[in-house]
Amino acid sequence: MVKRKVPGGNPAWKPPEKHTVMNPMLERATGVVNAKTELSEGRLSVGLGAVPFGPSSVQENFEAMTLALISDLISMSEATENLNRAQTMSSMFGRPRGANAISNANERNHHAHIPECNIALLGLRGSGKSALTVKFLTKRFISEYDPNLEDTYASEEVVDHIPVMVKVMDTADQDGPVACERYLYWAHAFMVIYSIDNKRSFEGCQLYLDVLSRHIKESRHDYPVLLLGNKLDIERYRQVSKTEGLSLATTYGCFFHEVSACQDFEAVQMVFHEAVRQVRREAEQHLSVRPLFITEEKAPIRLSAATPLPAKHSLATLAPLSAANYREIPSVAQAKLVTVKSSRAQSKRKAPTLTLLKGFKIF
Ligand SMILES: Nc1nc2c(ncn2[C@@H]2O[C@H](COP(=O)(O)OP(=O)(O)OP(=O)(O)O)[C@@H](O)[C@H]2O)c(=O)[nH]1
Repeated sequence: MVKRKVPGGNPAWKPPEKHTVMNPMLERATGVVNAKTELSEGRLSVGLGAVPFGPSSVQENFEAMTLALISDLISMSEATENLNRAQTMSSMFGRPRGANAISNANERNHHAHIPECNIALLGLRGSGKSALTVKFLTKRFISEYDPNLEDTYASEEVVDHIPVMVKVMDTADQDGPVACERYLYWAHAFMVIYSIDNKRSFEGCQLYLDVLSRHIKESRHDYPVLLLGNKLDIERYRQVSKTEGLSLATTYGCFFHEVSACQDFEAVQMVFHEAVRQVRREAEQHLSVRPLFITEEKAPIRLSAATPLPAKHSLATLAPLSAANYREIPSVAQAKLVTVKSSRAQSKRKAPTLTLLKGFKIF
């Protein structure tokens, strides 16, 4: 049972018919593309225009991640333009404006529009979801935790020289997948975790993979899924062989890694960054086959028949155009997002914002 109440967990919860743009970054990225289109067509006006937005912020975020590349270029020209405008104004009023004020504003602007990548960690209790989350966020291993705490955390990362706000939902299902909508409609990528010393936790993964495969099929979007065998440090108690892990991953067409939350930080970081890369790849593929700004129909999730995940790198298919069946993304606002400064944040990393965990003892 999930401790915090989320919309997906409430059977009476019904999605509103329509939602508007929830993501200012997307709004801006969309505007950028419009502006680009208009410019390429020889028109000078720049604006958002009447852009039909799709039903899914997840979908939008995918597009936005790719569009962010274009956005960065525009940001640079905007920065120059702002600087020029500020210089013009300061000479008009005879009062020089500090360059810092401009660069701070640009920095704030940059942070507000950094692309997001939402990753949901799934798995039976005790598989190490919280430990992996904490390791990724703080480089530390925890041994005490609140097993009922379900929260979402964020860390600004740089993956392949491109900044990204990685948001991690550390789920807290008691015994298998329950009320899955809260993460299905939120995440861009999923990590399904088992403990290599616990056969039952491995069997539990299949339940999650079944849910994900149905979601992927119904949403017609190939969300990346990573199967992770955790607790590699206690190899001597291993109950699940690497071959078994690999075989399950192959069956469901997902990625596979073995890690340890209490060993190398780099290995844990690598799998999170890999998830970001996969999300970017999917976004690129999706954009290449799907016209921008077309709404997709989304079928509601049915948790019945099991279907394997589609093979990786298959091309996403187009949804037919129709009166959109808008669904509001179950908000993660119910989960607490706590932003603090940590030692990692104060290190030499360029982007120091780190949202840290509540309810954990960190040693
Ligand atoms: N040896 C070892 N222990 C680990 C590792 N990861 C987690 N643990 C321990 O396994 C136990 C469960 O870890 P959690 O991170 O709380 O597991 P969880 O999947 O979040 O479990 P719930 O919070 O109950 O959903 C804790 O005692 C951790 O200290 C690991 O890589 N190696």
